[in-house]
Amino acid sequence: MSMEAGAETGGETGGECEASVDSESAALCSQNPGPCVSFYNVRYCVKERAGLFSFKWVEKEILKDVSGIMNSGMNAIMGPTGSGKTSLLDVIAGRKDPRGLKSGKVLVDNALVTSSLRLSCAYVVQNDVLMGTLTVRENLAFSANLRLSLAEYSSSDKAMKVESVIKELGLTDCANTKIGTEFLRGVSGGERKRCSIGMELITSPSLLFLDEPTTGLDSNTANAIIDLLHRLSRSGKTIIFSIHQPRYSIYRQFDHLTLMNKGEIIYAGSADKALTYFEEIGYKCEPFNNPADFFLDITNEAFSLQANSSNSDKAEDINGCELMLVSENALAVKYRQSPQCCSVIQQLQELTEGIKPEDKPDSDQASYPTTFCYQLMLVSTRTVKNILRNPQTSYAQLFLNIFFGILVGLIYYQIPHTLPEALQNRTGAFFFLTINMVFGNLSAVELFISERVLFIHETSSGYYRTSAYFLSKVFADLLPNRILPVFVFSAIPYFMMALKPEVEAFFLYCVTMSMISLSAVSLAFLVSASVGSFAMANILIALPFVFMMVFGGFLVNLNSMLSWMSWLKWISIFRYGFNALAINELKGQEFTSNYTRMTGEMYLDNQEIDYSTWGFWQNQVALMGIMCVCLLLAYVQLRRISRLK
Ligand SMILES: Nc1ncnc2c1ncn2[C@@H]1O[C@H](COP(=O)(O)OP(=O)(O)OP(=O)(O)O)[C@@H](O)[C@H]1O
Repeated sequence: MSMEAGAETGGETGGECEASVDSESAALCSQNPGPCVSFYNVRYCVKERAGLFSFKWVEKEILKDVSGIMNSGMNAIMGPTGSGKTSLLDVIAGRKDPRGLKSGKVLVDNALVTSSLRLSCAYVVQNDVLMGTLTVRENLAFSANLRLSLAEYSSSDKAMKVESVIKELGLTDCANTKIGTEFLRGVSGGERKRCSIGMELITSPSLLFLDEPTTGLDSNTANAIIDLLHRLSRSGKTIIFSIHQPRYSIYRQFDHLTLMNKGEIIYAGSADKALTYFEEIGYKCEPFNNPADFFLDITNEAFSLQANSSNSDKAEDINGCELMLVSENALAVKYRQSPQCCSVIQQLQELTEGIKPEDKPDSDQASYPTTFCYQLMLVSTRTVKNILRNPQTSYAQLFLNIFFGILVGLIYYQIPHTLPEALQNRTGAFFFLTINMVFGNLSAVELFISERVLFIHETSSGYYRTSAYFLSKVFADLLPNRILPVFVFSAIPYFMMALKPEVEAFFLYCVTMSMISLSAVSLAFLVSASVGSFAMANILIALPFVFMMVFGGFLVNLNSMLSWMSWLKWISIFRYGFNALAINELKGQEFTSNYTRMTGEMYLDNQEIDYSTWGFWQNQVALMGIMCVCLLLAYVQLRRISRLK
């Protein structure tokens, strides 16, 4: 946001500064102003099901024709719960689904908000989203490295920027402390919130949005956070935040107050003139009462008055402003009739003179400040660090594989070449190994679910491309959690079971086991990228695995199946894996009993398994195909995750 533009707006909206900002803020407007955010006639609706089992959707209006102007300084949006504070903040910040916006426009410095403009402002979400295994400094450095352009900032510039943010936010003492996870005690709630704000301040935004920055913090910490925001606002930033019920020491730091009730504005203007306004319309705040508590009380009182009032829906003309009162909200009606509202509407009319209702912002694609390879490197480094500092899953995976490897080896210990054990035990072992390989990878469903919120926040804030995140997660998970344990698991039983003692056979056996593992993992990734909860993911992954197992060719003879069902064998990881393992082991072997002699080929013929060279490799190709399709679909699903609320 350019300073020139801000200064220009300061000039154009000079009336607003006079009308609604106290003397300190007025000085601020003229010295070093942040951008001016204005919005007018904003109507926002969400769709809800008409009933629990209904297919009909009804529209619920959550913002009812709201308009306002917010200038440089501290702009608070207050109101009781469910009044629409967060919705208004999100609409202004462009974080809400634009399909719900039925009318109205949001302007920053008199211009419609574009994607790149939206990325240049900062948004701090209510529940801090930070990587818990990284320290405060590492988190800030991650933000700096990805969000500051390589062309403009050298590595030392970025490091200096991180240090200056740490100093500015008073995070020096905890800079090397980990943020903390559910299993790891980390920094305090206030430090966490300051770190979240720091992640955004790295880009030196002049416009900062915060969703309930004090929620969940004790009163002193909340005070410290608001002090910090107040200090930042004095350095020429427009700070817009929603807040529920602040104490007085917090309230008095607000420059501009927007009070919401039931999706409508009941007051917008200078925070220190709010009490006078309510006194004028008949609501007097008792001495020593906190204004914030008083405002919440009167919204509740207004509800009870409103229940008895029958004539609140009228059209009136006050001070030359035509107002259509379609509201049932008595305080909102009063506000619309007030000189404050008329003044805002007049200023908005001037500001939006050149803008037609059909005008849309340029649909420019916001560009990333860093390259794909650089993003891939940084996100992969973070993922590896996260795995190393939180290695429980990797250890569990490795130990489970060693345990099951030894167990399978003991169950099928030294399989003889005499019939019937030779064939029964070998085929049984291969099926058991395939089951272990597939179901042992169920933990892969957590890959994208556990970081879903972080991923949504970071991609919507322009940290990295979805592809960079996807590839970094896939590679960082595959090597330590899927490929290494597979080799351990494969090697142990191979020698214990006394399978074909040939290097080539062992190598092809390991390749097959890896392909089974990778295709099962890819299916788990697809499920993980498609749903948001573990419970749902577990159901969705167990179902195809069980079906694939039934159609694997071991539990049921596929040739005797109903023809309309038998096609399922073509998508069975179990069938391809089992066939490849059987061909690799049985081809070229001879098994005998007292009276008979049987070759491996005879058995494979009997099972209608093609044991030619292509017959073996077509199973690998099919497993590779399943893997590629699932990974591709997982990436598409990740791209489809909505970044909007
Ligand atoms: N996606 C949605 N679907 C259905 N209703 C919604 C949706 N988003 C918001 N609402 C409804 O809109 C109203 C305003 O919600 P919003 O979250 O903006 O309120 P709020 O003032 O921020 O509340 P709180 O202080 O409790 O967070 C609420 O009644 C809420 O239930």
